[in-house]
Amino acid sequence: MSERGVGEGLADLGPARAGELLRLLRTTTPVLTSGLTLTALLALVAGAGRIVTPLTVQYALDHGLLHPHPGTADVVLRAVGIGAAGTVLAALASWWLNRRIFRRTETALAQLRADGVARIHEIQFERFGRLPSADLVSRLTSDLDAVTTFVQNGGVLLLVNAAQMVIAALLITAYSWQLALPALAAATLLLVVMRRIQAVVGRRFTVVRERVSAMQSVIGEAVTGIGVVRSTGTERRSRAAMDAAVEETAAAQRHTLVPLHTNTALGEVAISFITAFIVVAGVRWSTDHARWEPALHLSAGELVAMLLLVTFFVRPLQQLVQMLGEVQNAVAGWRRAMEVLATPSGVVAGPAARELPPGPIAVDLHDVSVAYGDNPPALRDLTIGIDPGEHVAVVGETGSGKSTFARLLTRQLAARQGRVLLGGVPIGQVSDLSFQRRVAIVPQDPFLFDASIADNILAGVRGDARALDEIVDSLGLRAWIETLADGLDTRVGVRGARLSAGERQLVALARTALVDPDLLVLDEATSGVDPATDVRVQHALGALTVGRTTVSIAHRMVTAEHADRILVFDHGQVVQNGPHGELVARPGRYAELHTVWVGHTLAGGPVPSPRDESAPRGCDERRGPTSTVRNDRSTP
Ligand SMILES: Nc1ncnc2c1ncn2[C@@H]1O[C@H](COP(=O)(O)OP(=O)(O)OP(=O)(O)O)[C@@H](O)[C@H]1O
Repeated sequence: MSERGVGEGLADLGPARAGELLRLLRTTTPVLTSGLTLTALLALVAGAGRIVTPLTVQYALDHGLLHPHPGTADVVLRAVGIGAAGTVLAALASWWLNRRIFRRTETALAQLRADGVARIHEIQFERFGRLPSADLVSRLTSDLDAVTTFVQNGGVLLLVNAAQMVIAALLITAYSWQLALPALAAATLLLVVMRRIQAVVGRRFTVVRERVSAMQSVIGEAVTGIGVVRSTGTERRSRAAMDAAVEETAAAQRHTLVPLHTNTALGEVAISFITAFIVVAGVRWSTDHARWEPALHLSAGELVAMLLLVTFFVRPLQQLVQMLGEVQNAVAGWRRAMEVLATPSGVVAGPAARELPPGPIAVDLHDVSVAYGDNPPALRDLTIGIDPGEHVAVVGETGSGKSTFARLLTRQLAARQGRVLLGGVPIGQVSDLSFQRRVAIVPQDPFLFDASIADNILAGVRGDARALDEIVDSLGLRAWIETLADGLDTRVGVRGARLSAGERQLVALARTALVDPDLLVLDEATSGVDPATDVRVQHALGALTVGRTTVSIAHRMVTAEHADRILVFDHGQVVQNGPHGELVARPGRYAELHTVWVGHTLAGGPVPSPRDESAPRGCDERRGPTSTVRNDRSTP
């Protein structure tokens, strides 16, 4: 198993050998591989039961019908009885096998889907950020559907037919090795060639599955982005992207046709040869033959049985040839789902994992740099200390690294260089459980489940109705809740679409309050908050920050003013560090931002960037941190 490039993030099972894939199959879906002996036995019985018919025909012909005698009726009756019993046995075994494999496959697929979702939740945030979510969804839905389709369309029969083919080959050999040899040689040659073609088909179906996933992604974007598409009049662009994705998928499907048709053509040639050879040579060598030809001493019954056995041998071969596409499609789908499970879990647990110390959490960064992929660092050489219980606001213009800093503290990104300590513990060593309970982020636009407000607040914690009421009251949300038709039972819609951005933040704040974290990272909403909701958000925020270390990504002056200390970010570095009163009185980036903010508040317009031409210019825009500003709490 290998890792794909930086852009991919998932394990790559493309180059994995069959042995490794089988081991994965055994460990991830034991239900599929357990009880293989019974499965094989059922396949054998089903295959053998069918093959009884040619044998009974031979018996009836040789011992009765072709040489009539007083016991002929009994012979025929016996043959019919055995033949019927074999057929019924084959039908029963086949039914049992079908049911068994179908149920097991569905159980295995359900397990794969559940484990896949669980693994997605465990994948490191950083790795996860590189994965298109539509691709992950299709790996656990349509890709695995290809396996169901294969099983429904006769995948099980393939197993019975394989057993039937082997038994038929053995019987043909037993009747006449001279006839069996060329026929088996042709079948073997076909299987060898098919194996080669199968590798090509497999690769091409992997591309098909990738294209299908990309197409779903484009369609998903066109549907979820309908508001933007309509308001910006970009329907044509959206449709062009969709047309391109559909065409690429169709092209990938077409690409599989050449090897598939080659395979079918070769299969037909080989199968026709085997059938014709056994029929013609069998009849000729048993009756009238040239001197150089082998003389077969087959009875009339044996000859008829041979001719019937040929059909039992070539029919499964034919099915195998025809099903190559579906087999490969199913394998490609299964492999893509397995890649999710084969991706390492990012969960920190076990004896090496450490707990955060009790109480508000101190944050210490030493020489930390962070980068996205191969891009230049988004944060550079940061050395910052935040005391337990301190409220620090982070300000800076767009792209200065504020959100990256928030992601770093909440383990959504890892440092490329330097050390990040929470409560003195290296952040990477903090157990997931401790992290979930003690560190929380309230993002700008929080994700809400399509459920009630109460369910959303209680998500992830075992809180009861009393705790919920306490939280609502302590954050001052009661008056707002009472304005809603169904109060706490009001459904919020998909991703909270029925609430305003500010209201979504209120729900997220209540959810976070219930978790009761000791390090709180708040990414303030930049827009969409009406004045009344804003007052509620500010009130709830004020209540929430008490007694915890808080880092607020501040987009508004008022948030920065309320903090104990302000970190001013510029080009991924902290260029100023101190309380509001001190920084605003000093020329520098913060004073610039403040002037712009105040101007905006008075004008009531959108906040211009300090880099705008209209913005006041108090210092060199491109300059890095000045020598007088150290990113250290000891020197604000
Ligand atoms: N997922 C990402 N992949 C690559 N580069 C990114 C990613 N996210 C942010 N960046 C880059 O990192 C730098 C810092 O971005 P960041 O989002 O931290 O800035 P910010 O100060 O939070 O901006 P804003 O105020 O607009 O939210 C920018 O140059 C940005 O383009």
